Amino acid sequence: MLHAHTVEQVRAAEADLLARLPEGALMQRAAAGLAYAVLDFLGTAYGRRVLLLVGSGDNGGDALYAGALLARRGVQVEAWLLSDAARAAGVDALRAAGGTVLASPPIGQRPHAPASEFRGLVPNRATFDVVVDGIVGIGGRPGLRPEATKALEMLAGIPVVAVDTPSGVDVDTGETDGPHVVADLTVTFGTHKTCHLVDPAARACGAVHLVDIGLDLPDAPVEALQAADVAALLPRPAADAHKYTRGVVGVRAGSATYPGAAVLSVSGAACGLAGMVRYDGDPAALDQVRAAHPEVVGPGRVQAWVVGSGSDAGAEDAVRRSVADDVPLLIDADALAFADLARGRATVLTPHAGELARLLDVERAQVEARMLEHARLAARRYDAVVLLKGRHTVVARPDGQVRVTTTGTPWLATAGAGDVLGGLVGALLAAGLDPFDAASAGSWLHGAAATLAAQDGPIVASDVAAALPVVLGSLVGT
Ligand SMILES: NC(=O)C1=CN([C@@H]2O[C@H](COP(=O)(O)OP(=O)(O)OC[C@H]3O[C@@H](n4cnc5c(N)ncnc54)[C@H](OP(=O)(O)O)[C@@H]3O)[C@@H](O)[C@H]2O)[C@@H](O)CC1
Ligand SMILES: Nc1ncnc2c1ncn2[C@@H]1O[C@H](COP(=O)(O)OP(=O)(O)O)[C@@H](O)[C@H]1O
Ligand SMILES: [K+]
Repeated sequence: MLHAHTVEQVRAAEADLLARLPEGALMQRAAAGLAYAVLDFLGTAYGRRVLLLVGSGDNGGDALYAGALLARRGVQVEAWLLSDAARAAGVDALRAAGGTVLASPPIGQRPHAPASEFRGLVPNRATFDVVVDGIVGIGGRPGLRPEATKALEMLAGIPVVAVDTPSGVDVDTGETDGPHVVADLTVTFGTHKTCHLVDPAARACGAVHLVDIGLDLPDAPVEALQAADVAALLPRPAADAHKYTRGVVGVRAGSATYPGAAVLSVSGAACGLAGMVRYDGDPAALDQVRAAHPEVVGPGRVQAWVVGSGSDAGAEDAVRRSVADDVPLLIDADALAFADLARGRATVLTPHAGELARLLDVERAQVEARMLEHARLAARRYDAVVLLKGRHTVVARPDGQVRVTTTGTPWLATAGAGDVLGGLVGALLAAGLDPFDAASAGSWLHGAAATLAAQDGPIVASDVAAALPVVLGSLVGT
């Protein structure tokens, strides 16, 4: 499991460790990890040129000490101090190692002057191989001051390695309300933070590299399943299993207008994780479902219902009939409007941002800008697990616990992909996983299958379902 802790949790763990270590030892651990990550990024030390952007706190301190290590390895390191309060001992260490400190452009006095007026103060800008963002880390307020904004404008186009977090993002929410760094690589310390997982901030991190510094941390409120976690959650048939003990998943999806949604939803449900799939949706889609999936049977008892993908006008009736059975329920698409009817049941809601916006009566842009807040709000309000779809899908439990999906590919943004996901999560519910595990593991598998399917080029939703057996096969053996 990958964990993302809050700033408060990191601060407390840091204080515990600091009390047990010699002064400066923790920052040296962080700086060493950072320096090696930058070297890795550069490929080689000699002839490389690195610019450090240094703010007033320990984030800038990390950059300076890492800069000193890089300078000793033969990298040409220059530091631009964005604050008069930059860590003096770090500046001395950098100078002692052969690094240099650039004269700070007087941006602070003329914050509205165009960046071009300060360009002369950063000689041979274009020859920097990397900019190290040590402006702010977990102590930063969201947004950037004009000095930092201008510096980044002047250095646009040069790869950026962010120290701990891309400066300017909101570390604990993953929101990006103001100007912020967009990094190619983020090197973080001790544990991940929410901004490394939750969009839009996660998009600004680039690749994320974690450096262990020995923090002793409590449970994290935000986490991300890894392959081994999903493998451990996957249901496996007992030796004496029969199809009913493995769980039966029922699908009420599709309509005369959208028969394909029934086929796709069933294709996710028929991934092999449940013992049987029943189709009890619009008869208009029945022939297509049967042709695509001869193993699917008709109405009867189930251990979980999947309701709503492409259900059109039949959505309300499908929810009412499903709620009448006291089994877990997945509610998608048109059926989300009737999610109230399932309150108090083991329920997974699977909205995309537009659907969640409608449910909460807010703008779609608000949901996209604050995914964590809105997924948690809906989970609390509906007393259900809410799976908010996106590049990094957010799965929230009513108590606020969150899992973020980090598998997937932008090729997955294709019509019907959500229908496959609904069926897949339904199969996991029928097999006995609790709604939070079913939703988060299903989302992980869905992303992994899409990535596999897209190896050879563009995909459509049925390719995702077709790739599921290979992904599952690679996990069940582990
Ligand atoms: N915790 C750990 O386990 C470890 C932590 N470590 C490192 O310490 C980092 C945290 O350091 P930190 O606490 O000194 O805060 P940090 O983020 O450098 O700067 C905050 C200062 O910046 C300012 N400022 C605020 N907002 C701003 C803005 N938008 N734009 C510009 N400036 C802004 C504000 O000061 P002001 O200028 O307002 O006086 C504020 O006080 C952490 O991310 C990691 O890198 C590692 O060394 C070892 C293990
Ligand atoms: N940029 C992206 N990168 C990766 N996955 C994405 C991206 N955009 C959307 N997705 C995923 O694609 C799927 C789209 O589902 P959905 O919006 O319900 O489409 P549909 O209703 O057509 O089935 C979801 O699983 C979502 O998480
Ligand atoms: K930073």
